[in-house]
Amino acid sequence: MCNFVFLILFMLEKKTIAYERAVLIGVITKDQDEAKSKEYLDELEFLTYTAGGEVVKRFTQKIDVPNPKTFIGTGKMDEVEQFVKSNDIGSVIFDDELSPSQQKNIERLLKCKIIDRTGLILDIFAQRAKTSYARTQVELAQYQYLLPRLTGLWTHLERQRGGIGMRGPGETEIETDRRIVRDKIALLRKKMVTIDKQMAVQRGNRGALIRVALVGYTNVGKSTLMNVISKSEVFAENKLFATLDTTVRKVVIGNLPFLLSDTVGFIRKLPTQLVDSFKSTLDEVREADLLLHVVDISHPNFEDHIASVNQILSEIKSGDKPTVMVFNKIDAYTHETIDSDDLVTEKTKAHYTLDDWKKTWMNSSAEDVLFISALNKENLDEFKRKVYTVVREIHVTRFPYNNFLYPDYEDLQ
Ligand SMILES: Nc1nc2c(ncn2[C@@H]2O[C@H](COP(=O)(O)OP(=O)(O)OP(=O)(O)O)[C@@H](O)[C@H]2O)c(=O)[nH]1
Ligand SMILES: [Mg+2]
Repeated sequence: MCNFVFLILFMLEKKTIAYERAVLIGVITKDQDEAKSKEYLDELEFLTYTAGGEVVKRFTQKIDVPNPKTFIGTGKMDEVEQFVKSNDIGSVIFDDELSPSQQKNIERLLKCKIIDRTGLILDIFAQRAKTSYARTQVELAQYQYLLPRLTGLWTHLERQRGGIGMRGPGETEIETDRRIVRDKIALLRKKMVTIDKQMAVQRGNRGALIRVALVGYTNVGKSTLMNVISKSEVFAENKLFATLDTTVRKVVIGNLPFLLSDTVGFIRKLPTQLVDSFKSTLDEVREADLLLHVVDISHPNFEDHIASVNQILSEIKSGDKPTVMVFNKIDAYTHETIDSDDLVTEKTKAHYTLDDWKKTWMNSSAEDVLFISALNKENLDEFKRKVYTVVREIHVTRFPYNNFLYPDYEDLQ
């Protein structure tokens, strides 16, 4: 095995990544106005922070078609280059996915680490994967991401060596590297098949209990809610992707037992490699009887988050499951106000109170809707009543002879 592959293996093994000083790059396009671009960069900054980096500066460019070679235009790239050189920048992080050749070209120009959104998310997953099961899933996704990028990286090294006379052997070595990575992918896939089978057996062993899954954007409070409801201790913190493994707990509301699972959070443009390799984790969602879609209503982009989650749910063929929308963090919800003598400012969603929101699509929504604070334990009784009622409905449809066992929630006490 040549040194280069060792280097890659080393990179994949490493658990902490020293980004430290980073620069972000985003674009403004026809479909992505300045405000949207800012929102996306805010999220990218949070991702960078989660990965252990500090954002020193953001660059944005108005561009409709990305430059095929360097993604952003030459002039903007010069600006970035100057800044990177004079400010000791370790990595430049792009909000969009770069092609392998763009990544290579930019790396040559800026001579620092170039990371795109997918790469950044993969790094966070790698840092956070605790169990060997989660690590296998992440490693598979990383190798899949790496495979098309091997040529570029190799050419880059070759250049450093001077290159003359290296072409023949160089190309052979690329092929060798590719084969090694492909073999590794094949091996990890096999390992995943075994794991998938084990997980399926485990899920099968859980018997006739109704399965409820907490789903939602990352950092919305799924694990916090799980802890409150099941009195278990699931790791929750104010960083993205705190949870990578699924935790399943038996929960009893009233006298009605069911299984509640807490699982990986979703994000806009979740790398497809991750959706594929997290199949087994996502199977928990796929096989659930009921979804509790948790939303952080205090986040200014919560409607976008809902759309991203719904898109991923339909990608994993779970878009039409019975769902309860759980709007969490009502304690942290704030809105702008318009003074009574202000006749100019138009009322927008930023001015909505919670009551205003309740009158919008949330009211007409076909699904059930709840407003809670998992942190302050507000409206948890309503949450329990709703979940009890919906789970009971599924239960008695499935096991009609058990009907008499479960009275109305109000009659339980
Ligand atoms: N203000 C407020 N904060 C909350 C509430 N619920 C959770 N949080 C906070 O939100 C952050 C994220 O909570 P988690 O429970 O880890 O969120 P998660 O959805 O499991 O996140 P991932 O596992 O990363 O997808 C933590 O800092 C929680 O303390 C709430 O009702 N109000
Ligand atoms: Mg969590």
